[in-house]
Amino acid sequence: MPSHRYRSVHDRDPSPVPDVERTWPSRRLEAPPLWVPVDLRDGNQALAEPMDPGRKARMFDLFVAMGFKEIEVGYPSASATDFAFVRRLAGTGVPDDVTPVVFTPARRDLIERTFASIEGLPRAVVHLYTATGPAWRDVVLREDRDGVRRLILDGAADVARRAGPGVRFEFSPETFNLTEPDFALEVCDAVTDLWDAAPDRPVVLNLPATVEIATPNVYADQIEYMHRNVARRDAVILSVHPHNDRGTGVACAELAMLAGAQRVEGCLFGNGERTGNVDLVTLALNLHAQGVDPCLDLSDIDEIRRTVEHCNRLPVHERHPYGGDLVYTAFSGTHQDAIAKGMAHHAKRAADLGVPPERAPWDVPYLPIDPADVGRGYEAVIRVNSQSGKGGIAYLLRTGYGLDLPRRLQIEFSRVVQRATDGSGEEVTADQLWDLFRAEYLDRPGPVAVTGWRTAHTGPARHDFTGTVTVDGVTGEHTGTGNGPIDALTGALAAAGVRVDVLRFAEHSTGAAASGGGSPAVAYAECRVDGVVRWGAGRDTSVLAASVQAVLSAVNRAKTT
Ligand SMILES: CC(=O)SCCNC(=O)CCNC(=O)[C@H](O)C(C)(C)COP(=O)(O)OP(=O)(O)OC[C@H]1O[C@@H](n2cnc3c(N)ncnc32)[C@H](O)[C@@H]1OP(=O)(O)O
Ligand SMILES: CC(C)C(=O)C(=O)O
Repeated sequence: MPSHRYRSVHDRDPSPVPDVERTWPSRRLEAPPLWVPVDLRDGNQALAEPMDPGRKARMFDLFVAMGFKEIEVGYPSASATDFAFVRRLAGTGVPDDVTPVVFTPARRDLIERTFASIEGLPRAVVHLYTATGPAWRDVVLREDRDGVRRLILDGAADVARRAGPGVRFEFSPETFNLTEPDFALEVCDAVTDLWDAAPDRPVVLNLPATVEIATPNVYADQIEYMHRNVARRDAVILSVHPHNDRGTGVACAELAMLAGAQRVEGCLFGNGERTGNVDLVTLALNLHAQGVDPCLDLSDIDEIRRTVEHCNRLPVHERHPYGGDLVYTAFSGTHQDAIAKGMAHHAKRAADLGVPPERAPWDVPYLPIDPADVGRGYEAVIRVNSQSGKGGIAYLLRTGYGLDLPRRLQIEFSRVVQRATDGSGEEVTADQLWDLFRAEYLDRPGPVAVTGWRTAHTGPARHDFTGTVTVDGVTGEHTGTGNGPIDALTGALAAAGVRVDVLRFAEHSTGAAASGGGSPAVAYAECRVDGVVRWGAGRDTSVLAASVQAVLSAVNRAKTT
């Protein structure tokens, strides 16, 4: 790799890395920032097919429903669609607690157009931007520092001149993270001075990592430098706008909040230029997972995702934090085992505390948040394939079919499942597991059958079992006696020539989880049959019938596998 072509941000001249006595590493996040979705502007400008008015409106409505209070609605001077959308908002009105933000470069004609778009809106933020980094100054704008400062201040003056009541101001030194700290400070202070920022009419200073070029600690230092040194600090809302070129946009935003940022601009699920803007969903749910209310409604994440996918015409990846299809799913055996145990422990703890499970403290291994918090069910938390173990298989049969397999049966059945999945290499659903279980244990044909049976309680701890027993095609009526009906059944089988020891036995009701009418019981029996040990299972509305079937299932499996 020709890595020698690139320089560490620390070696750049001029350097964008400030000298700051940092305090952010020892802080913690305790409150959400002011969130500002920029999907309708920064996200939109990164789409092959920018949103039409219908998709824009749908996304705006989603933001309002989620509880965003400041929403960047477009770049009105960029296109007729963006302009028309802002006019439409001015016509229909926006909720009283929502402020639209419009974006403009520092060019008089485009500023004029921007103000024309917001006429009639009771509130708006006009967001002015100009790049300040050395390469942009030299190559793109072809101005020195003074020239760029002049460009910015001319634009800021145009904005101030046009602004009526209800208009607040935002300034972004685009490429802030590449700009010399003293120059960033100089232009920001000049702008807040020109706009006469005051605590009752604060100015947003938005400090973008336009192209992410350094580890997140560098960005945090840059933000802390501004936080500590910017003039009129109490009249400034310090905002960040991280992109994600290095894949650390979320980390940059979080460290920047520790360093003094009060406001975060980003996009839902991280759409945006190149590798995207910082993902607001991840940021908000990261706070939630640390016990901090993000003050956004993310309780139906799939609906949010569907809307975002529809508006952007881009899919959200299956592994996307919090919102991807697979992010609450474990395929691997030991994870499944831990989740199954954790879920059982969670249910018990909720019961002990006397609260519903969704209100009990969450501590389930491998699931950083309760999927129910974002409207996900528990069906998908465990999915079974060749990487899975007994725990996951047992979990699916328990949650899907009410079966509570004894541990040793779980081990035995998981081998059956492994054989099936190793053969196909494919996932096995709960329904397919149930079919496998039925075929292996419940509907198992074999050489031994007992029909027309009856039991009698003939004395204290004494039971008789009588039935027509068929073994390898030979049929006869046999009776056995024992201390219970199952013990008596083994006596009848012995009389027919089949020696059976019941080693372990368990039974339970399947409750409402079972399909069909009634509430069938399931019985499990581990038996030694002529020296071969196998499990069997039976299912019937009668506990005794289920028990007899379980023993016969073990017998037939022992004789055929
Ligand atoms: C980091 C960001 O996301 S910034 C936002 C980027 N978003 C967009 O560009 C989407 C919308 N943009 C557009 O529709 C168009 O670019 C317009 C309407 C704004 C301008 O269009 P045009 O006049 O055709 O200019 P063009 O698109 O080529 O932009 C380049 C010009 O803008 C200048 N420019 C760039 N940024 C700024 C700025 N913040 N303020 C003033 N001028 C700027 C460049 O120096 C260049 O000027 P030059 O032609 O004299 O060399
Ligand atoms: C100008 C700002 C807000 C921006 O979009 C960026 O730098 O990415």
